[in-house]
This record gives sequence, structure tokens and C-alpha cells, in this order.
Amino acid sequence: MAWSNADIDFTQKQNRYVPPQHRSNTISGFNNANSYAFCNESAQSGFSPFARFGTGRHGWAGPSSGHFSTAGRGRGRHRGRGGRFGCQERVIGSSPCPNRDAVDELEVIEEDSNFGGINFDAYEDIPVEASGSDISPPVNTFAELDLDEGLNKNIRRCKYVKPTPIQRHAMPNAVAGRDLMACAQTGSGKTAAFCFPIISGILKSRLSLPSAACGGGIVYPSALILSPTRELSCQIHDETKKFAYQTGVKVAVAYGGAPIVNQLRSLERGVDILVATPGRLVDIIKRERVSLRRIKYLALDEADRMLDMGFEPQIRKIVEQMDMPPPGVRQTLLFSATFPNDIQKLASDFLSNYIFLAAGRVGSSSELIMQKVELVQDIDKRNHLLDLLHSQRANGAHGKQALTLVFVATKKGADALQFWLSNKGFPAIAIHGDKVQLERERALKSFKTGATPVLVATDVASRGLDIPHVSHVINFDLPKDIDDYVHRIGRTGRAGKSGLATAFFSDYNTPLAKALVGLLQEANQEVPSWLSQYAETLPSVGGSRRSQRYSRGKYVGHDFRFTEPEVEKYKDFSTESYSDTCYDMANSYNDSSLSHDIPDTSLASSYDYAGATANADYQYQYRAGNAEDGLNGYASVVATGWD
Ligand SMILES: Nc1ncnc2c1ncn2[C@@H]1O[C@H](COP(=O)(O)OP(=O)(O)OP(=O)(O)O)[C@@H](O)[C@H]1O
Repeated sequence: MAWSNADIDFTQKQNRYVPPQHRSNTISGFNNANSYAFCNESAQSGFSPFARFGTGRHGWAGPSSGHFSTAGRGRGRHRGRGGRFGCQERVIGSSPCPNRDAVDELEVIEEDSNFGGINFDAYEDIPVEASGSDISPPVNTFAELDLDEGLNKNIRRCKYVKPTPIQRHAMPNAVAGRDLMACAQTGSGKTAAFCFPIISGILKSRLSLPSAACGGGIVYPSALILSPTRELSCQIHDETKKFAYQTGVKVAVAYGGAPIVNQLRSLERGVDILVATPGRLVDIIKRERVSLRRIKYLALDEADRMLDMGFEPQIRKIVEQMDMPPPGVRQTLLFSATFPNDIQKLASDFLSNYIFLAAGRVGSSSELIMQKVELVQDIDKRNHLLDLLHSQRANGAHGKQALTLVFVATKKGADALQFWLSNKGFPAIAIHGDKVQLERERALKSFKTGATPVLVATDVASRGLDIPHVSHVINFDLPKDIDDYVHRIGRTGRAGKSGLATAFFSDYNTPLAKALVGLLQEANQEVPSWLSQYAETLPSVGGSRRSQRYSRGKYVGHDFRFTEPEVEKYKDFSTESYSDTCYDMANSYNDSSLSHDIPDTSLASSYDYAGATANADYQYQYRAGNAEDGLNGYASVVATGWD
């Protein structure tokens, strides 16, 4: 069902977003989730494809500036956990206990709380922006979606009682057959947001089409879900199988590093939904074991990653040159927690008349994650890490084994740190692109079960992985790109639970300072004064283009179609220009960080270059930069080790 202008209350004025802790009981804005409103002033004068939705009790009061208050973040109704990780650790170069109050007030929602452990209150106040034409209104319950009964049963089995904000908004539109570009914070339920509509659509079309059609040894799946890493594909496969349990919808997975024979065998049994990494998918298509000719649903998880750097040519090949029906014929669903403008632009090639959704600010980190940044020079990092782990061990973790995920820049660094930690009495295991798949799987399993409570990882584990009980993410080496940081810390603070993220900032991370300050402020986190000084006194000498969005004091917060320079081009689509705050055309692509002289500890950059597999098929050079598209900085970057 699409909603019309008549459903919209044009009378509301745009207000600033008021963080939950600053709200009184007086309700401002809209009273319940059934009220929709345009919050930008231009919308009041007539039609606009933009809508913003309140997602909870207080509704969306509409930020005019998009800046969240940097004041305290009390969430009174929850019990505290002061000292869980404590502030007793030695802090090098930063004031001790910079965020003690925040620690004390952090909520702890245990597994056995309502709704399968998800704390929906934590999401209630997240503003959702939707743009596009004929947007379906959000739902408050899964029942409103009119899903297949088998799927509904599985949703209940999974203890999904109520949809998260991104699910409330994305699902009705996806069920209505619309293409989506959807952005929501890490751990906020994006997987189900694209899985449920796909399963439901397949079940509904069952009446007219034979399932998992097979002909001449070739299978013709109806849905393809692509993700950048093997582990993430396995996870999505597991999740999708749970949701499709006993519905007759067949789900299979194909990913590199594992024997292809087994995967082909499982495909032979028929497949409706194929979850895959791009490299292995191309392989099985070339072997003529799978055809994409009947794809009705294409979902890209971590879509910005899939269309960034090394993956984009491969994705383009799969989507445009391998028999897949074109946009408009198939339905395309793109999801991620980050979506820089330049990638949005690229992504629009794969979409048709799509709806853009953003639950929270595009690229923002969850406020459920307490972020600490500490000034630690490279030479001190190991000892500092040890102090943190000792302190954590001393403080205990509610009788549960707290899992700590430590991100480093290089595979060598991961192995070395793992070995060193183990020798120091902290059982650790490493995961990176040089490990064979079996080792990677073992490492993950050992970490998940708590057998090895410290996982040292490169960025291969930074996106999408949903590991319960990861209570602390430590950026031993910070990534160069702020979006990578957002994904890394997003391995904690998931599904409404709180988490802690500590970053070791050294002089080499100077280019990230401004972006980090912006992100911390936006997420209501304490900004150490020394970090502000880095940001202010040392101008950003490069940094990735995405990092620069903060340094310019503006956020990528919106649908790129309606950011200033694009309005002309998309005139037919929108008669209004969007007057809200967050313009950021990615017009500054100079990424000198890629050519920086950087120490060995951060050599590999966030793309785990050295993870390059021997198979040349998996190595893609991003298109050589040219003055026209401004992508000079990305020439010669090889992004591998993911698939
Ligand atoms: N409606 C719901 N009710 C209860 N639990 C949910 C619901 N939706 C998702 N979850 C759970 O929340 C967790 C996080 O979900 P998911 O992995 O889909 O997050 P995500 O947004 O894709 O995160 P990332 O950006 O890191 O990939 C999962 O354990 C999932 O089972």
C-alpha cells in the first residue's frame, strides 16, 4: 500500500532531534509510529518524495542540523555495569577514566530479556529517512506484512517479536516489490530486512512457477544474496535457512576456500536462494552449474563494500554480463551500515526507481557502543593491550566469558599478536586472509564458543559478523577509513545490547582524527581533548574521502540523488530540492592516505591487500583513476582476501 499526500501531516515544523536522555515526557513531534510527516520545510509546500518517520513513542522530531548532543547518555531504566571493563586500566596520554559516568550508566540487556535478547527501546528513537516515490508506510508488527504462515512461524521461533526500525520501513516496501538502498546501524537487523521479503516473495510465486528449477544440470535460483566474505556468506546462509525452515524454500551457499564439489552437490538438490561470495559464484557460473537467468531478487549485503574498490568490477560482471534480468525486471535490495555518496552513485546503476532508507544517520555508529580513544604510540600498544585485558579479567563479566575482538592492520601483525598474547596468558586466535578456510572457520568457532576469548583479526572480520557476547572491540591499529571503523566497532553493541570499543590512536592515525571526532560527537561520546587538538592543529593530510565528510563539518546523511549537485540530474524524479542539512557530494576524492609512508603495522590498509589469493580471478584492479571521475587515488588498489 502506498501512502499519499493526504496521509501526511504537513503542519509540523522541523525541530531538532532530541536525544532520548534529553526528552521530557512531553511528546513533541508525532505521537506514535503511525504518524508520518515531512520534516523539511520545503516539503510543507507541496509534494516531495521525502518522508521521515518517527519510530517510537516520541517520534521523530526532525533534526535540522543532524548533530546529536554531546552531553551525557544516561539511560536511566537499565541497571548499570560500572567497572565491567573498568576505568582502571592505564591510559596512556589521555585523561584517566574519561567516560566513567557513561560506563556506569551503560545498560546491560542480557540474553534472557524480552524479544530474544533485543532491546527495542534502544532503537525506538532512531529517526528514519525515506526518499523516493510511492513509499509504503512502516509496519509495527510482522503480522501486518502478510507473510507466508510458515515464515511467520519461523519468525516466532527465532523470537523476533517485533520489527526493528529498518525492518519496519524496509520490509513493506520490499514486499511491495520495490528496489531499496537501505542504510542502518550495525547490529540493527538488516539481514532479516531483506531475507523475509525474499522468502515471502518466493513462497507467493510458488503458485505460478516451479520451484528451484533445474534443467540440464543447471540450477536457476530465484534469489541471489551476495556478501564480501566467506564467513558472512555462511552466516547469512544459516540465518536464511532458519527463516525458511520447513517452508520448502531451498537455500544454498557458495564461497571460496571450501571444496567446490560439496557446494555443487548441494546445488544439484535445487536452490531457490543462493548465498554467495562473488569469486566462487563466477566460478560456478562459468562451470555452467548455475544460471542467473531467473533471478527475481538480488540482495547485496555490505553493499558499499561490494561496490567499492576491488569488488565493483566483479559485481558489475555478475549483474550485467551473466544473464541476470535487468533492473526493473528483477528486484534489487542493497543494504549496509555505511553508504558514501560516491558508492550510492555507483549503486544506482543496479537499481530501478528505488527507495532510499536511512535508519539513523548514514554511516553513524550505534550509541549502544561506548567508544574510547586512547593515545598510544606503536611501541606501547602491546603493553597497553595487556593492561586492558588484565583489567577486564579482574573485573569479570557477569559470570560470562567476555569476548574481545582485536583488530590489527596486517596478517603478519595478527599472527604475531596472537602468539604474543597467548604467551602472556591470554588465549588468543587469529583470523585473516592468509589462513586456509578451515583455519578461519576453526578460529571463528573457537572464539564464538568462548574457548578462545580473544580473536585477533584483520578487516576480514570487520563486516557483518554477528557474534554474541563480543563485549569489547579493540582497534589495536586503527583503519584508515572511518567507515571501516564503524563496521569494526559494530561487532559489539548489537541487537540492542551495549558494548565497548577502545581505539589506540597513534601519530600515524592523524589523518583520521577529524573523522573520528565527528563520529564520536555524533554518537554522543566523550571526545578526548588531545584528539580534538590533533583534529584542529594538524590538518587532515589526506585521509580517505569518506573521512573528509566529517572534516568538512557535514555528514553524508542522505540520498545522494537529492544532494545539491545531483538535484539537476534527477529533476524528473523530484520536484523538490531537499533542504535538510547533510549535503556532502563526494567531490573530494584525493585520497593521499593510500600513498602514505606508513609503518609496517598499518601497511596492509583496511583492505587486507596481502590477502590476495593466488587466483588471479579474485584480484581486481580498481579502474585507473582519471581526472574526470576524480578517482585518481584509487588507481592500483587491489582489494582481495575477502571473497
Ligand atoms: N526483529 C528482531 N527481533 C529480535 N532479534 C533480531 C531482530 N532482528 C534482528 N535480530 C537479531 O539482531 C542481531 C543483529 O542482526 P543483523 O546481523 O541482521 O544486523 P545487521 O544490521 O545486519 O548488522 P551489520 O551491519 O553488522 O551487518 C542478530 O542476532 C539477529 O538475529
